[in-house]
Amino acid sequence: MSGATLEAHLASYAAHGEDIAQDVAAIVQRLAKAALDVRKIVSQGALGTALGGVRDGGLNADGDLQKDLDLLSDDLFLSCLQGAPVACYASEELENPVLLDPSARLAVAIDPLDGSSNIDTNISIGTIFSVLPAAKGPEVNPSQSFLQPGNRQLAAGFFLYGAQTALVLSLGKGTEIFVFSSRLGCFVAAYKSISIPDRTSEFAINMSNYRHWEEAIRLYVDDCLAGSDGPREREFNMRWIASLVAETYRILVRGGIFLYPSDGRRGYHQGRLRLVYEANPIAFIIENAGGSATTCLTRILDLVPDNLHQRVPLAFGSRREVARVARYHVDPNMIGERAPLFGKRGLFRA
Ligand SMILES: O=P(O)(O)OC[C@H]1O[C@](O)(COP(=O)(O)O)[C@@H](O)[C@@H]1O
Ligand SMILES: [Mg+2]
Ligand SMILES: [Mg+2]
Repeated sequence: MSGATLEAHLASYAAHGEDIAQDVAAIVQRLAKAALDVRKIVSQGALGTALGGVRDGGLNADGDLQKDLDLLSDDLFLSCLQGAPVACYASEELENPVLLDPSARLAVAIDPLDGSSNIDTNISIGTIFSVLPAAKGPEVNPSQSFLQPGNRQLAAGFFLYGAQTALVLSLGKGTEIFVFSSRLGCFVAAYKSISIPDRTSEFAINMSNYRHWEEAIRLYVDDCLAGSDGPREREFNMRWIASLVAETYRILVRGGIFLYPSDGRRGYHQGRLRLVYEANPIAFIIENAGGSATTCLTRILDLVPDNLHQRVPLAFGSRREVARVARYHVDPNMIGERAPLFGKRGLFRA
């Protein structure tokens, strides 16, 4: 499908899908417009006056430091959805969802700026979004729309503000990557089809947390680090950008596995990433590209969230590798499979 514009892609989806597809398409189009405004400000970095993202603000609902740009992006996405077919809007930056049009059939959850600790360092950041059917009923409150499992998502995507400005989008059948063409002034499909290879030799994890992980994750990583001398019998490469969107983009383009597991630090018992507006949309995108996404053990998209800002351990990417991580949690043979040198002790604890 490479070469088609986002507009044409959305028009064909709206024409062939159910009648709600038109609403989904209208939302994606509005988000894409707002993302170009965010990109403009992001690209100015520290030159972007008082709103350049260099000053830190307060704390969000999850206790993370908010940057000016986190808040500004949130405002831009919320305003772009005024008048759109959206019943309610939830964001990392807002404690509670905002009610927009109660008669509309869709709900939008957003991480307005993902990877925002990277703003000042000029590393790729992005915006993640999830589109769900809005909960209906006389007693319904806006929060209920966001407490549905991710398998009910109708669409999910993210914008990447990097060397290229890109939109990764899944409308439920496949995952597409669009790159913004400054020549044409619109997003254009950049690849024929996205299909994550089953097998990989590249993992992404924040290694500085090694001592806080549970045994299963340490053993998995020990085995990757042991390379061709260990039970994997091949060399592994490692990446950590500390930007979920950038990491996901790389995995979509060339495979790999990403892990942000639970760990022993205070506040990290459920990992770092948020289920509703980070893990769920990423899992939807990844599964629609042939990969898988789990809590390191079970499927992300089957979880029923119990609150909007809930965190969740996350592993996603190449199917065989994600399945292998789960096996370290449940299969005692995974330890037996190792050469004696890599028995219980693990490389770092030898
Ligand atoms: O700094 P750490 O612990 O490595 O965490 C990095 C992770 O945190 C995040 O920045 C969290 O997202 P936010 O920036 O939206 O809070 C992810 O993009 C990234 O994968
Ligand atoms: Mg984020
Ligand atoms: Mg964020």
